[in-house]
Amino acid sequence: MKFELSQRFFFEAAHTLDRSIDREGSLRVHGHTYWAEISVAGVPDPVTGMVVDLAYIRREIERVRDALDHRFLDDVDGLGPATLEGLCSYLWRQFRPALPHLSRVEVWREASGDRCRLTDD
Ligand SMILES: Nc1nc2c(c(=O)[nH]1)N=C([C@H](O)[C@H](O)COP(=O)(O)OP(=O)(O)OP(=O)(O)O)CN2
Ligand SMILES: [Zn+2]
Repeated sequence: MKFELSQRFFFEAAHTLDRSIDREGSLRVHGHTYWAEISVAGVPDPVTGMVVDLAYIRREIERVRDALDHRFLDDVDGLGPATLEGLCSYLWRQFRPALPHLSRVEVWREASGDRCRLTDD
């Protein structure tokens, strides 16, 4: 049996985006509230009863959130184009070294209903 643990957080950030449709508005600096959820999957350790202590996940979230919250995403090192896809990849790379059980990263914008999910399969 496999268990999946998740934690959710949000950040407010600005960006621009060069795209082939609705280009003008996207090229202007604008902001979004982004929600993100990261998940780890595995089998609980028989001694601790945990796949991973949620406090480790919380600690990593604080670190990564600090790099994104109230930032201009175009300037964030290692992010590239600040799309939902780009943010999922970025979060995966940021969390994976400390959370080897990482199984899923989701980023979405509640206001518009846009969502992207990255999994390890
Ligand atoms: N595949 C993707 N497509 C788009 C992404 C994305 O992350 N992945 N992101 C955007 C934008 O960031 C954009 O601001 C949203 O644009 P749009 O859908 O055109 O929505 P509106 O400009 O009408 O409203 P917002 O207030 O900007 O949400 C576009 N495409
Ligand atoms: Zn946008």
